[in-house]
Amino acid sequence: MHILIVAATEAEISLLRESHLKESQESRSKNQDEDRKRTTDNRQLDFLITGVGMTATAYALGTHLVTNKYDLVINLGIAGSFDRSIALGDVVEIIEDTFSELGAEDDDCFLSLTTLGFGEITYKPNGHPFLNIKQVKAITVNKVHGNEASIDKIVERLNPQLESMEGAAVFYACRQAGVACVQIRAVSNYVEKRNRDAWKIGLAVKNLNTFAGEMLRVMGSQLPDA
Ligand SMILES: O=C(O)c1cccc(C(=O)CC[C@H]2O[C@@H](n3cnc4c(=O)[nH]cnc43)[C@H](O)[C@@H]2O)c1
Repeated sequence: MHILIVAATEAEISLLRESHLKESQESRSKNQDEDRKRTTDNRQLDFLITGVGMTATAYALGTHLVTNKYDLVINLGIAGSFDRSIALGDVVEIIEDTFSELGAEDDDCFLSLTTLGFGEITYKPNGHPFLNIKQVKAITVNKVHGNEASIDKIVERLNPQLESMEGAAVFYACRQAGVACVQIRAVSNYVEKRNRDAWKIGLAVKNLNTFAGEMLRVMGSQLPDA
């Protein structure tokens, strides 16, 4: 099975990459000397760092998928939560993601791209069974919410549980390329009036990488030989 891990920044997946490198080196020292190093549990893992935001992500992933074939794309990252029942550091699966800013203002009303007749704004993971963790609905934004009035407006309009700056772009690129995908995020902060001191990025990154490593081990052990 050939898997691509996609993240906006290296910092979000460096722990996973380090442990993968260690496994690969151990595997190599056991004389499994192949072009692309296969881990002990029959996975082939690649990593793609896209840069922050939907534009960078759509371009980097879209072009990568033209020349590289995968069975599964896994988008990993941290995120902000609107939902206070989700604790900081919790790891969740995004089962629906919306480009919430795509559309037009009509005075106080927002007309989505769909309402305007220009296509879809909501995307789902492509062809992969849901994971056994909390499943949430998210939005993907260019501008992180940090103002009480704008937060109230988006909650009233779409009632999202999470926001990131890349998720819907990953779902979109994978759907266009016909590749199965899954999006897993750990909550680093609540969406609120900007309060950077309250962000728990270290905890979120640690939990995200621990979860992803365990998930890959379980997936590898359930697969036939690659
Ligand atoms: O310092 C800041 O204000 C700041 C704002 C947004 C993102 C960051 C990052 O550290 C970039 C990493 C990644 O984080 C995701 N993220 C995390 N929290 C949120 C949020 O509340 N709303 C939207 N995105 C969020 C995002 O996907 C970035 O790529 C720092």
